[in-house]
Amino acid sequence: MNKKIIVITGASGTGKTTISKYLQNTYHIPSVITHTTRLPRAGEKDGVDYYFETKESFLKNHYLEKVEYSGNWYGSSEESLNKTWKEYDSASIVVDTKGAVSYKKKYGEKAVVIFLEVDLDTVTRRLTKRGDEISRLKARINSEEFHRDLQMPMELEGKCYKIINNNIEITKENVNKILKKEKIN
Ligand SMILES: Nc1ncnc2c1ncn2[C@@H]1O[C@H](COP(=O)(O)OP(=O)(O)OP(=O)(O)O)[C@@H](O)[C@H]1O
Ligand SMILES: Nc1nc2c(ncn2[C@@H]2O[C@H](COP(=O)(O)O)[C@@H](O)[C@H]2O)c(=O)[nH]1
Repeated sequence: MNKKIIVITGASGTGKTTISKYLQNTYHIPSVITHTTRLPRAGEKDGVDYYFETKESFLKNHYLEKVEYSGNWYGSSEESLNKTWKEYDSASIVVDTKGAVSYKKKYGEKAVVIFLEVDLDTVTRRLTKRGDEISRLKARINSEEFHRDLQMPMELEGKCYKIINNNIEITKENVNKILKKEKIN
């Protein structure tokens, strides 16, 4: 079977979730829900945006990969992806760049990685406008992970698509082209 996982990566606020929702709404490509110990943002729902966990419950699950990002844990499981692949040929997942490297290593050609790039000032403005709690936002913007993810990791060079997400309509057109090239949908 020609199963694909579209791995959407890049720094916080570069538009990963926006693109995964576009894939869901336009192409009916579901997003694999991941687990986190961070608190829900306004409007986020357990089992829809994330499986929200305590530190104790997070540690009880089995993960394909897990990372610490700006003071919280995040992880994704092989079981969730396999469950989605039983029903659909393609799925998407939103992860940091460390997670994206793990998916590329594990799934090779099956993993279509899209790295979203936005400059620091623009991404800071977008996160502020999104309404993230100001002290958490400051900590995130100062975190090592956030700055690391502004650049494509060396391990993904030549192995992933890069989209500069300045204009959402142009970004969507670029996503359409990638899906066509990869024969997804
Ligand atoms: N091209 C764009 N132009 C302007 N605003 C955008 C664009 N793309 C996304 N946004 C907005 O930027 C904010 C951050 O986008 P989104 O939540 O999708 O980012 P993310 O990468 O998933 O962030 P995080 O990793 O923190 O969850 C949202 O308010 C979204 O509507
Ligand atoms: N490697 C993984 N990264 C993940 C996972 N789930 C989410 N993420 C990434 O974490 C940061 C922060 O997310 P936020 O929702 O608090 O803004 C962001 O880059 C996500 O893409 C995961 O399971 N593994």
